[in-house]
Amino acid sequence: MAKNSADETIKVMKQQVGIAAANRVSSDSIVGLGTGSTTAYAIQHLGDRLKSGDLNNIKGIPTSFQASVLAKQYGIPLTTLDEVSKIDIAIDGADEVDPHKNLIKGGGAAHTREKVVDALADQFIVVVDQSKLVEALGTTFALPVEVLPMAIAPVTDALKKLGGEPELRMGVKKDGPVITDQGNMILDVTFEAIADPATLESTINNIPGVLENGLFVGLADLILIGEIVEGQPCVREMH
Ligand SMILES: O=C[C@H](O)[C@H](O)[C@H](O)COP(=O)(O)O
Repeated sequence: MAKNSADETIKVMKQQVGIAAANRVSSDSIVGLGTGSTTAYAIQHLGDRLKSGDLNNIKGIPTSFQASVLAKQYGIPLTTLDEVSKIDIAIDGADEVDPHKNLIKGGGAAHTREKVVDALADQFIVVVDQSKLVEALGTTFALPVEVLPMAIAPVTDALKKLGGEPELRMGVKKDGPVITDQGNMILDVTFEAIADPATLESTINNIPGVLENGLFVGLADLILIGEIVEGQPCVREMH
């Protein structure tokens, strides 16, 4: 498939799942708004539903600066975790999804806030295109780890001792490292297939200086997968 046509196909799949997820949101609910190109379609469709009157009285909790900008652009009122004690539904993307619905997230460096919001939601829906499905986490995507800037050197050493190959994420159209919404840095850590995601998640988070890593284990309730079947875009559910 030519590159432009492949990009267009992925865009259509992302759009389909984003819309399907936004259609599952009910009026009078608090909605976690994830980060990334797939969730952006969900946020846009939530805004469309509010505008048309199909949906009323929702409030969003953004997981990033990007989500907050999009929510404002599409007319979704926002709130914070200081104002509300629970989240009804969260919609978020992922970089890898394994057959047990465990995830790697953080391709957009937003996984720390995403984990706070997604973990609090009564229902956490993940939106991905079919290219994100893997047999084992870590096989196609390096694991993002958010680190305090002053701890980059010791955390790098500790991650190497765990068998990883950490690389400082560098900015695009900006010299130097990516700085997260919280003012920290990201180490992208290549592991061979991750055999025990739950143990690795807590082991990494126990390294002093680590804020959060992108392993989301046992959090997702439903994965919506955008696929092309016989030339037609469709959405498959993984429960
Ligand atoms: O930090 C970013 C997030 O975890 C995203 O949800 C993830 O990277 C997937 O993004 P996209 O839908 O753009 O592939």
